[in-house]
This record gives sequence, C-alpha cells and structure tokens, in this order.
Amino acid sequence: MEEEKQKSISPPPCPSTVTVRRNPPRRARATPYTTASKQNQPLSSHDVPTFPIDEILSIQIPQSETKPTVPESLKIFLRIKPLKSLTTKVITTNTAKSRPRNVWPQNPSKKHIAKENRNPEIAKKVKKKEEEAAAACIALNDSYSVTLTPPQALQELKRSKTEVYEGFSHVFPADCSQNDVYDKMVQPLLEDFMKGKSGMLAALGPSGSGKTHTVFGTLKNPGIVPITLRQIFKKSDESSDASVRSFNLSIFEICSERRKGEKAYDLLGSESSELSVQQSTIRGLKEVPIHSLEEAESLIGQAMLKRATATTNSNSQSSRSQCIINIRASCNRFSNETKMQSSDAMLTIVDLAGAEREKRTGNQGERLVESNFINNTSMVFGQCLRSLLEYQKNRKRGLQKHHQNSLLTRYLRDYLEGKKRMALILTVKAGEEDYLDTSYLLRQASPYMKIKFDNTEEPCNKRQLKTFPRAEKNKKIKLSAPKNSQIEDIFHEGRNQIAQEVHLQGKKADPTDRSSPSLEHVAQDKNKREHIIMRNFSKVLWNVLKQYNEKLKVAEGEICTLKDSLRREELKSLGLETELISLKSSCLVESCIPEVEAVVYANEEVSADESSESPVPSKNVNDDVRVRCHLSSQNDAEPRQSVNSEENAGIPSATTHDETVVTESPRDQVKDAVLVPCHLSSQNDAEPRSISSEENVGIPSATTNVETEVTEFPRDQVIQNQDDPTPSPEQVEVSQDCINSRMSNVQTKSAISHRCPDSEKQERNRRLLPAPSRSLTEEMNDLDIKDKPIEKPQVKNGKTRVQKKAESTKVQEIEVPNPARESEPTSTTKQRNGQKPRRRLQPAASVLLTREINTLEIEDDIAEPKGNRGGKKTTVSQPRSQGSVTLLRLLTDNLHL
Ligand SMILES: Nc1ncnc2c1ncn2[C@@H]1O[C@H](COP(=O)(O)OP(=O)(O)OP(=O)(O)O)[C@@H](O)[C@H]1O
Repeated sequence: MEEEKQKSISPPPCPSTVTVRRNPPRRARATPYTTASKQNQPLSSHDVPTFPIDEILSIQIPQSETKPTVPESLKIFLRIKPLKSLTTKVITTNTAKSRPRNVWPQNPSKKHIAKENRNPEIAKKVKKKEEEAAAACIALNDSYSVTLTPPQALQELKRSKTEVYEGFSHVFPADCSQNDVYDKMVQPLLEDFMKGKSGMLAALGPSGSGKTHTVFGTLKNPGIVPITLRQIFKKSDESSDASVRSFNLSIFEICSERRKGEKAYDLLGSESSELSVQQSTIRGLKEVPIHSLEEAESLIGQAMLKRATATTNSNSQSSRSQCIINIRASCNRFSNETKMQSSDAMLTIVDLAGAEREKRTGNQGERLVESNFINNTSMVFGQCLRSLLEYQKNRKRGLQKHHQNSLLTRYLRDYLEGKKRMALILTVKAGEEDYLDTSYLLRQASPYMKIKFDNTEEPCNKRQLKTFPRAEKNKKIKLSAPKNSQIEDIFHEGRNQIAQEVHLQGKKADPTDRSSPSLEHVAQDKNKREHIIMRNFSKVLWNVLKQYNEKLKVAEGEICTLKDSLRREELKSLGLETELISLKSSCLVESCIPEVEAVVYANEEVSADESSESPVPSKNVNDDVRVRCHLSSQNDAEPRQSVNSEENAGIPSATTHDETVVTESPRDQVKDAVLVPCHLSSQNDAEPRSISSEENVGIPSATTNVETEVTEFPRDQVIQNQDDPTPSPEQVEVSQDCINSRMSNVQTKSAISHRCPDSEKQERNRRLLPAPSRSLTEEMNDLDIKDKPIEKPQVKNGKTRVQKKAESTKVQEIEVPNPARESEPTSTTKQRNGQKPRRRLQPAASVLLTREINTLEIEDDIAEPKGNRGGKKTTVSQPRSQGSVTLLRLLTDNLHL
C-alpha cells in the first residue's frame, strides 16, 4: 500500500526517449526577381532575357567517390652548415696530410700539428676541443630537433634566450654528406615523381648558408639535382618500361634589374633569353630533353655558368637570383594530347637567393638593389606560407593572395596554396655571429611544419612549360584592368577546378596503373573537362550579361527622365505660345478699333403696297423694330450674351415720339445725334451683348416705330432727306462701325441705292473699297431694302405689338468688318427743319438709353480704356489712327461717288 501511495504521489517517470522538436528549415522569401521569372511574365524588348544559369548549374557532374586521404604535413628539413673554423681546420688537416713528408716543419706549432697528424687520437681530441671552442649557436638534439643558443652577449642583455626547435622531418648535421640529404629528403619525392606525381623542393636560408651547395653541389660533391638526375636515369635503366618515359630539363632564373622589376631568363636558352611570364605561365622557356646523365650534367653546368652570381661579404659566389630547375617526366606511349592528363609529372627544385642583411653583406648600389629584391622575394614566399597556414586553420577567412606580389610565388602558386606536394630544406650557419639569421629563419619557418597539403596528384600544368613564339610575348602581357583581372581570376580558378576535377576523375577510373590509362577513360575525361569548361564559361558570360543588364536599366531610367523633362518643356513652350498669342491679340486690340456690328432690324408686317399708299404707317404696321447690335471683335472669344428686352421695360412711351436722324455727316457733327436705339458694345467690353428681339418687350409701340434716317450724305442731302415727310417704316439696318463714335458708320441701304445702280455700285466698291468695306457693301446690297423708299419711321402713339411679333422677327445682321474704324466720321443729327438740334427734356428711359449708348463709347475716341465704359463721355477728341482715316476716306469717297 505504501508503495502505491508513493507511486501516486511521485511524478510520472521520465520517458526513455526525448523528442527534440526543431523548427522546420526556413526558406528565403521569394524575391520579385524570382517571382517574376516564375510567372513567366512577358518581357519587354528592353529586358534582358534571363540566362539559364539554373539549368546549367543544375546539371550534375558525376563525381567520383574519392577515398578520404589523410592530409600530409609539409616536410621541413634542416641542414646545418659546418662551421668555418672547423671547415678550415679540416681543410688544413687535409692539406697537412697531403703535405709531402720531405718538407720540414717551419715552426714548433707546425711540429705539433705534425705530431697530431701522426697520431689520430690526438687529432680527434684537438678537433673536439676546437669545435667546442668555436662558439656554435645551434646544437643538434636529435634527428628532428635543434637547440638554438644566443651568444653570450645577447644572453647577458636578456634579449634572447635558448630555444628548442623541433618537429623537423630531419635535421642534417654539419658533417652530413650530400647523399644523406638526398636519401632522406629527395628520395621520397623522386619515387612519387617517377610514379607520376609532381613535387617541389625549395632551399631556404640566409646568404652563404649552403643552399646552392645543397642544390647543385660541386663536381666532387654533387648536390641533390645531379644526384636526382643520376637516380632518374638509374631507375629508368632498371625499369622495364623506361622506354615509354622521357625527361625534359628546363632551368630559368628570376632576378631583378634596376628600374625594370623582375625578369625571368632562360638558363638553357641562348644568350639573351628573356622570358615572358603571365600569371603562372612561363612563355618561351626552353625545355631540353635529356636522354642520359651526361647530357643532364652538361646542361646543369651550363646553367650554373649563366646564373647571376656576385661576391659579397657573406659569400664569394653569392647567388643573385632565384633559380628554378624543372625535370618533367612524360610518357611516350600516347599522343601528345594524352600526355598531360595521364603521365606527365614535374619535379621542381628551387634554389632561392638567400636573405641578406645589409650589415653583413655590405652591399651597395646594384648589389643592394639585388639584395632588396632577394629579401622581398623571401618575404613574399614566407607570407604565402603563413597565409596558407592561417587559411588552413580558419578557412572562413579565405586565402590571401600574397602570391601575386612576386613572380616566383606566382609561378609556384599551386604549391604555395597547398595543392601540390612540396618540401623545404632550411640551411643555417651554426656560428655565433649567424645567430640572428638562424634564429629568424627558424622562427619564421618552424610553423610551416603544420601546413597540410593534399597529397592528391594532379597532372602537371603543362601551360607552365609551354613555349610560345617570341613575337607573341608582348601581345599577351596582361593588362591590369579591374574587370579583366576579375574575369581572369574566374578563369584561373575555373582552370584549377577543372584540373582538379579531371584529376579526380582520372584517379577514380584508374587509381593503380596511371602509366597505362585506357582510351575510354581519356575520352571520358575529355568530355567532362569540356563540360566543366563550358559551365565556367557560362558563369563568366552570365556575370558579364548581368553587368550589361544593370547598365541597360540605368540607361532606361535616364531615357525616362529625359522624356519627362522633354514633355515638361513642351508644355512650357505651349504655355508660352499661348501667352504670346494673347499678348499679340491684346496688342492688336489696343491698336485697333473693335469691329462693330450693329444691326437694326425693323421688321414690318406692313406690306409694300400699304406703305406706299399710306406714308403714315398705320397702327397695324408691324412696328416691331428689333435692334440688334453686335459689336464683335475678331479676338472676342467670349460668348455673346443676350440681353432681354425686359431691360427696357418701363421705358415711357414718350420716347416713342422721337424722331431720330442718324447721319454720317462731316466729322465734327457727331455727338449729339446719337439717338439710335441700339446697343453697341465695344470690343473692350468684357461682355459683348446682343440685344434680341425681346429687348423691346414692354416698350411702347412708339419706340418701335423709330423714325430714323441714316445718311452719310453731305449736309445738303441730309437736309433734303430731312425734308422728306414720309418716313420709311422699312427695316433699317444700321451697320455701325464703331471706332470713335461707334455709331457714325451707319449706312442705309436705301441711301446707297439712291446714288447709283447696283451694278455700278458693286463695281465701284470692288475697285475702291478695301476688302472689309467691300464685304460690308456687298452685304448691304444683299439686304432687301434697296428698292424700297426710305421711310422714316413714323411715330405713332398706338400700341405696339412687339411682344406678339417677337418670335416671328427675322433677324438680320450686317457685319462691318473693319479693323480700322476708329476715326469714323462723326455723325451729326439734326432736326428735319435744319435748325439746330433742339434739346428736349428727355424722359428717364431716354436718359438711360443715351447713357447706354454712351457706354458703348461711340464718341470720337480711339481706344478708350475700360474704366471709361461706365458712360462718361469723353470730351477730349483723340487722334484717329491711320487705318481709320483711310477707311473713312474710302467710305466717304465711295458714298460720294
Ligand atoms: N655543407 C657544406 N659543406 C661544405 N661546404 C659548404 C657547405 N655548405 C656551404 N658550403 C660552402 O659555403 C659556401 C657558400 O655556400 P653557398 O654558395 O651554397 O651558399 P648560399 O646559401 O647559396 O649563398 P647565397 O644565398 O649567397 O647564394 C660555398 O663555398 C660552399 O661550398
């Protein structure tokens, strides 16, 4: 029971398995670009079609399953140069040995030496003492480590302390032989080389430390190059398939010339065999096939003679250049096309010029320039290795491209990027005075032991050894344009990638027997290589297209902006044109007198017979006089508004008794005679008015029976007409060209018709009148009043039937287009009896009408300002314009004729 209770109390046991829920992987949001491409929207002609980069990249290249290879560390060897004293002592002892016995010793010390020589045990003890006496800064701990001890002076200053350097692949003591070095260091590389693997070996160290000695040696004590060549031919002789392999030797040096930078020279070529270097490719390098050891040694000797050397304080034959020796092994079994991919291998041995300190070398002038170049190259070489180490520690940082700073490092780029196998041998001097150089080298180089490189072989880069015609050299010098360099980098990376991938494919297909690959494998490799090339090419092309697309977009944006600005400019110009037109029109308006149309309609219902029978119109006479005056200007764009006749409603009937004679008499008789009941609106009137027939609604009939005589006759004729007691009830059309008086140019058709027949009149008009006047005259001729006698409207007291007849009124207009009517002759109104005009006390309506007429500025003024429109008469006569004077003269002449 207790257990059950405990179970019930205790929490449930934890499950044996725990599920950890992870958030689902998030996908990046679709960008407009991707969505646009998915939706397959129609592209405009300006859009660059999308490059099928996805399709290209989606093509999977069958990758071979490479076996996980254990990365190999960089092998670093250390060789200690024998101490000078020891060397000299040894040499001295040797010379003592060789001294002829019959030579007497010259002094006691020499006697002692002679005794030592005779006793070998004594000699060994002396040697040991001398070696101990010679203050050596470096001591061999074992085959893999050394101890570096600073000189006593530096120890006392506590500037440095004893250090142990370990981890070397092998440390060669001072008394080691060249064969020891070859066996330990070169032999493994050579074996791989003979199997088809490329490798590089470089000697580093301060000047005079024995690099050249190690690499080339002497005739009696040959270095690793002669020994290697010897071993190569020895192995080739031993091997059964030696006939299928051939070896080529090429040697060149890189040195600096004053103000010319780095130069490469072929040491196996002719005298002035300068080489062209492009990236990692040496152009024009002579590759000499070697068939025997003797040939090879001869070539080595030739190259050593050509190599630039000089005497310095450190070395009597100090190398002033970086020397590169290439031994290429190729297989003769296949065609040239298959050589590079199947069996070519390169063994590269580099003898670097030793880093120099100016104090020790005492270099000056040209030597100092060489020294700087040498030190710079050594520094760049070290930078490349350090950056490779850092890159391998943290690959996210990327590999810095220090190799670009030196020709040598560019050439050895693949090795310095850990892509090929290489080994380093450090040569140091053991003397106390060499402590600083030795310490510096060991401190710099010891970390390189941690560098890993893939021991995966790739075929040698045959392009490095390609020979090109000399003429092409200058053409192929690379220009350092940023885009080109970028594209070239892409190409180079692609090239390396291609080489690696092809190599991997080759390894998978035939991992064991590389000397006899099948033709199918070769063809497959070729196809894949081409595919990779095309893929990388498409990438490059895609990048270029993207750049152009961006440029295109920018250009389109500029075009749109320019279009917008052009549109704005057009609108602006239109506005300016409109403004100009309005300005012109205003100028014209100011300079010209408005065109006035004054139409007076007097529609009668009385027949012609009745009017002839009874000169006095009866009450039934249609006395509906419709006066319609149109004063229009050419530029008057405003719609005309009709003024209803209600305006005049309420005009008393007394006004109907007015007998009005409108004459176009001499110019000075104008003003008082304006009694024509018409509305004239000037051009400047903002609201041109038209008076419709309804204007006179409510006006007593007397007003409609306007007794009007419009003449342009001279005074006598006017008087004659005034004496005519029978006023014509006909329609009187008054066309008034209002310039100054705006009413003076009233023509009656009847008056004109009295003067001359129609045909003559028309002909005369055609000849004499200007076009506007001619049209005016013609229109007047069209009026149907010419045969009718002028009947002055008789004033009747009867009622008018204006309202009833208003709708049936026939409105006729006479336009008097005349741009220069300002100076119309003034009209004079007189009483019929020729007496002076008698002023009457006019009723209010008449006063209003007069004011209204006055507002129309029918006075003899030219261009009255708008402010005067209110009805004030302008008493000051203004000069007439030339056009109006001309028109007036023409009209006067015409009428007189
Ligand atoms: N291990 C050695 N045993 C005997 N002699 C040596 C050894 N190393 C170097 N020497 C001698 O030391 C001298 C200078 O050597 P070497 O020219 O090889 O130096 P280096 O490093 O090439 O100098 P530099 O960089 O100036 O060309 C030569 O005379 C060479 O014979």
